[in-house]
Amino acid sequence: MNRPPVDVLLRRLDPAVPVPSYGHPGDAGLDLVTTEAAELAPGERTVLPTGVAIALPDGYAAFVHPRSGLAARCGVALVNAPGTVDAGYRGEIKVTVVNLDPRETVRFERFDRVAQLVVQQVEKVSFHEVVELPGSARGANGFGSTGGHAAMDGPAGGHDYASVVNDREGQ
Ligand SMILES: O=c1ccn([C@H]2C[C@H](O)[C@@H](COP(=O)(O)OP(=O)(O)OP(=O)(O)O)O2)c(=O)[nH]1
Repeated sequence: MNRPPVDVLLRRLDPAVPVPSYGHPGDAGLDLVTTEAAELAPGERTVLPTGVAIALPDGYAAFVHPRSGLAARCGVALVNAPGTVDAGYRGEIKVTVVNLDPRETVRFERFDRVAQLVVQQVEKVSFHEVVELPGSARGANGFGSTGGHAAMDGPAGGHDYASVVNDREGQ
């Protein structure tokens, strides 16, 4: 089913900034660029301006997601991934990047693509407090209860590094 696009009001705070757009038909995220150049030493983080502000319809939110290319090639992550842009937020969308590469400095030029914005419908909940929650197959198990890491499963806690070997074997 081809749903029509959601109309979102957009204000350019930098007159030269491109309107965020999809790289390919079917992409979930719209590219966000930085309007300021920046240089990040290993371990350093900064908040980059994108030059755009939006007004989402009620019942929607936008999520600032990382870009896999930047992550894999340069070790750049978003500190708060995904960042949440509320429907009522009218300020500039900003991107909090961190250089996780242990050795290389990362440099961003003006209008480099630094993140992607995914717009989604979000539900409002109404909580109903109870004394006991209904039972389920998982119950309260979590945080690795199904095993999967050699470091957790090995004798006496295994190695002093984490491994995903057992996860791969399970596939
Ligand atoms: O990556 C992000 C995350 C948030 N925001 C903007 C939009 C969002 O609506 C607002 C507040 O974000 P959030 O609720 O995550 O921040 P907070 O630290 O909880 O601050 P506040 O007390 O203002 O809600 O900041 C961004 O521009 N980029």
